[in-house]
Amino acid sequence: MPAVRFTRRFSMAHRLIADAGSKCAVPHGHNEFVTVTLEPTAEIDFGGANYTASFERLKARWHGFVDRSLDHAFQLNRADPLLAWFQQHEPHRLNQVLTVDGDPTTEALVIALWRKLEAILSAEGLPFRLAELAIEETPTNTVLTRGLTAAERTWELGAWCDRADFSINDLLPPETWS
Ligand SMILES: Nc1nc2c(c(=O)[nH]1)N=C([C@H](O)[C@H](O)COP(=O)(O)OP(=O)(O)OP(=O)(O)O)CN2
Repeated sequence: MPAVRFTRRFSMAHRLIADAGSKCAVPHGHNEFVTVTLEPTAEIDFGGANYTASFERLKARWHGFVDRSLDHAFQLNRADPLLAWFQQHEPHRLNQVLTVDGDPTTEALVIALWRKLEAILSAEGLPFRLAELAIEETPTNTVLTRGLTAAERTWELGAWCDRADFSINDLLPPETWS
């Protein structure tokens, strides 16, 4: 069955602190692209609309999440001391701080976004399965996956990534998630 593929652009900043000597330990940003490939699990409406779901319906919540939550978010290791700085001095910006267990590498984000999009597909009742998710971090670096291992699925990366809402961390109360 024909698959569909969507790309969305977002800007982000992060820093990687596990290797203290890395140039990436200093906050820096990228303009990234996230591309997802969705395969229908139901036939198209032959002779009618001739699709399983419209592009608009398929993209609405996912691209809403990318635009509202991912774009211009600062991605941090949840053990990063910069997080305490934001909590103390600029708590009103915590909705723009994405946190993960360990460093916010592109690999971690690919796994987190796979889980988020699966949650969205399920919550929206969309008859599609996620076949591939790729993040182009820079014009020369792309990370992608075509599925998650059991360890990647159960990794306590952040409860936010298994919810079909707009949250990107587990620091804020439920009333801010939608
Ligand atoms: N496995 C990973 N390694 C690195 C990641 C990552 O997400 N996963 N991220 C970074 C940094 O974000 C860094 O900004 C990108 O590093 P680099 O490849 O050096 O980027 P360049 O644009 O300079 O790449 P060139 O192709 O050499 O121009 C580091 N490592």
